[in-house]
Amino acid sequence: MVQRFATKPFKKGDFVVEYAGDLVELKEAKFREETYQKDISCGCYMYFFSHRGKSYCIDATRESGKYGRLLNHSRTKPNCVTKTVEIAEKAYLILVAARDIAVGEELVYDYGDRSKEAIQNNPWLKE
Ligand SMILES: C[S@@+](CC[C@H](N)C(=O)[O-])C[C@H]1O[C@@H](n2cnc3c(N)ncnc32)[C@H](O)[C@@H]1O
Repeated sequence: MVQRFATKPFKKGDFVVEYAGDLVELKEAKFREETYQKDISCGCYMYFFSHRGKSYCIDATRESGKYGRLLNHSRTKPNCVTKTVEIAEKAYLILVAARDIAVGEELVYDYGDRSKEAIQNNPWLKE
């Protein structure tokens, strides 16, 4: 893929890209989130998820050259879906194809944030 568009076709279930960043526990994630909120130029690149009953976050705020952090949100027409995988006892977040994807399609997934406050501040979360 080039940035956030498919440069090759994907079949449903194929691995697309890793949402790469720092794997942090909830407390550290909340601390980082508060820090980033003070600087709007940071953007939002934090993905919260649960794995084996514990809450984690991948913090991809730091520009890394990795593509996963660049994918936009779609609640109504996602073509990718997040999946947690465990390798050597460490959790990784990946995006897999939710359906067959053609070359040139924008790769999008549902960020999953349904909180009223977030939707009020970011109306595109509804789309
Ligand atoms: C993880 S980043 C996605 C990549 C980002 N678009 C970029 O160019 O770096 C998340 C941010 O992208 C923007 N974004 C993601 N999905 C969007 C959408 N469907 N409509 C408008 N902005 C969106 C929002 O600013 C959001 O905070």
